Order: sequence, then structure tokens, then C-alpha cells
Amino acid sequence: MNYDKIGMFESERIRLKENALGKSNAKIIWFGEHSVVYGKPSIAMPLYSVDVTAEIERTAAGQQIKCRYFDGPINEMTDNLKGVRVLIGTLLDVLGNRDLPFMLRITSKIPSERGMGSSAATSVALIRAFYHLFEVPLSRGRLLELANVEEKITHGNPSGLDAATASSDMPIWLIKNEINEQISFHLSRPCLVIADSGIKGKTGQAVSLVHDNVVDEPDLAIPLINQLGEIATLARHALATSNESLLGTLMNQSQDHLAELGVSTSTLDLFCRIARAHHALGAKLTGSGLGGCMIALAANHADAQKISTALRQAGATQTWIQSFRNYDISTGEKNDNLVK
Ligand SMILES: C[C@@](O)(CCO)CC(=O)[O-]
Repeated sequence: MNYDKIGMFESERIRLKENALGKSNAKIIWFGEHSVVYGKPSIAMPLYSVDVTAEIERTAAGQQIKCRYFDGPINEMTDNLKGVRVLIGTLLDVLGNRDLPFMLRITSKIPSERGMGSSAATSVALIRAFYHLFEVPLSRGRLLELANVEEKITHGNPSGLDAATASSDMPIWLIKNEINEQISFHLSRPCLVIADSGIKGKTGQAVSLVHDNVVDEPDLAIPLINQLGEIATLARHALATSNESLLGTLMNQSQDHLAELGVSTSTLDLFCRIARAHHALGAKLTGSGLGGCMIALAANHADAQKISTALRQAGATQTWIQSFRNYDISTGEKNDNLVK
């Protein structure tokens, strides 16, 4: 990316605002985690109510950040936040004002390291805030390219799915480096239950575990990756035809394949069993696995509530119920029907 040229050109003709906001949201991968890294299709959804806000205020001196992990000068940020620190430096270069004094506050409702895209959502919010501060138009392509600066450092070999969904207000159909398009579908009664195991997921570790399996046991791992891709394609068709029971079956099959790849845990397996025992149409882990969240498809809101209660009794630290009405363009609705 040619940061400098664009930055200089843009900054020369732009007056800075005094303060600016940027927002983004959590994401849930429905189909295709891990296989998306290998070029297979994936489907993910934004959760509007679980959001991140980045707020920048210009100050007289210094470059400070305040977030849940760190409060102090940007250049003293700890190594676990290296991706964010490098991204901020890149943004200041791109926008042509490396020494700009500011205070950046990040407020996040996304539990960290639970497969809900916390790091990508933070990056998307802060990129939007900086572009807003400099009053520079930001294309979606450039937003995703910049988010990838942080995601590469934090996660190693990201597919781009997290940032694409964190910056979208509709579900996404994504094939790495090829297709990134919004999809809408009509599911009026079913709901998705999301249950947090309370255990930190380990995206980098899970991605390298799958990679090791692909290298060490290709005869086992590659067919699983291919099947996960085929499942995502079938799921897109099931969404287009409102075939709820097929969606549930495809979720169960995904869970089996992800478990065979080694990224499920005993808690996630248990949550899947409990959800199915309470009439879920299907259940699977979401995101990288090795901790994080499980999702279950319920036929209606009453079933979703029963599943949610049972999962909390089994130890889920948080549950959410997500309806799909806001993903149906034909209704014209944009409500977030997320219930905590
Ligand atoms: C495991 C993975 O597929 C999803 C992580 O949320 C990794 C990626 O897409 O970059």
C-alpha cells in the first residue's frame, strides 16, 4: 500500500476537527471459520448492539490511549497491544501528521478473545475515528486494508472476515481475497442463541493448530476443510430458501468437522449437546474455538429462551438471543433484536 503519497495529498487539503467518533460491532461466524483461511467461503453476521466506540480528542501535547487494557502514552503500550499501536502509527502516517497530539478513548462491549471479533472491531472503530477527525473519505476497501495491518500482527494469517463483518450492517459472504458481499435472507421465527463459555479463545493458536494438521495430516485435514467450505455453500442456499432445519443440520456437521480439526473444547461440546437436548435445530462453536462462544439455532424465541437458560445453568457466563428480522432487506427493518 502506498501510504505516504495518499496521506500527504489528503492532509494538505484537510482541516482537522477538534474531536471525532468511530463505531463498529461484534461479529458471529455462522459457517466457515478456519476453512475461510484456506480460500473456502464463509458466512458471518454483525451484532449491532455489541459495539465498540473510539473517540479521539485533540490535545495540547502527547499521544494517549485509554482502553480496558491500557491507560497511558501510545508508545508505551504493552506488546499484547502491538497490533493497535502499529495501526495508530500507520494511520498517522497515512493521514500525514505523525506528531498530532491527541487522547484516544476506546469503549468496547465485546468480550475479548471470545471469537466475537473484538480486535478487528477495535481497529475498524479507530480507523473510522481517525479518518473522521481528518475529514478524509474512507472507502470500504481502504478500511479493510488498514484493519488488516493490526489483524496480521495480532492473529498472524487473518482471512479478513472479522474486519469485514465488524464494519458491516448486514451478514457477509466472504471468500478470502476474492468475494466480500453482503447477503440478506428471510428467517422470521428462528433465533440464534450465543453462549459465552467464559474461556478465552486463542485465535492465533487455533489457526496454527489447524495449519499444523493440514501440513502433518493432509489426508485427514484437507477433506475436512473442503467439507466446511461445501457446508457454507449449502448454508447460503438454505438461507435463500428459508430452510431452517437444513441450516441446523449444517451447523451440527460443521461442529463435527471443527472438533475433528481439534479446535473445539469439552465445554463447547457440552454446550452443543445441551442446546440440542433443548430442541436447538443445530449448534456449533463460532470463531476460532479453543474457548470462546457457541451458537445454537432455535426454531423460535420461546425455544431460544429455554436454550439460553439451560446454557447459563451449565456455566455460560453470558448469553445473547439474536433474531434475524433485521437481516431481511425486504422488511425494511433495521432493528437490533438482540436480547441479553
Ligand atoms: C479462525 C478464523 O477463521 C476466524 C477467527 O474469528 C480466522 C480468520 O478467519 O482469520
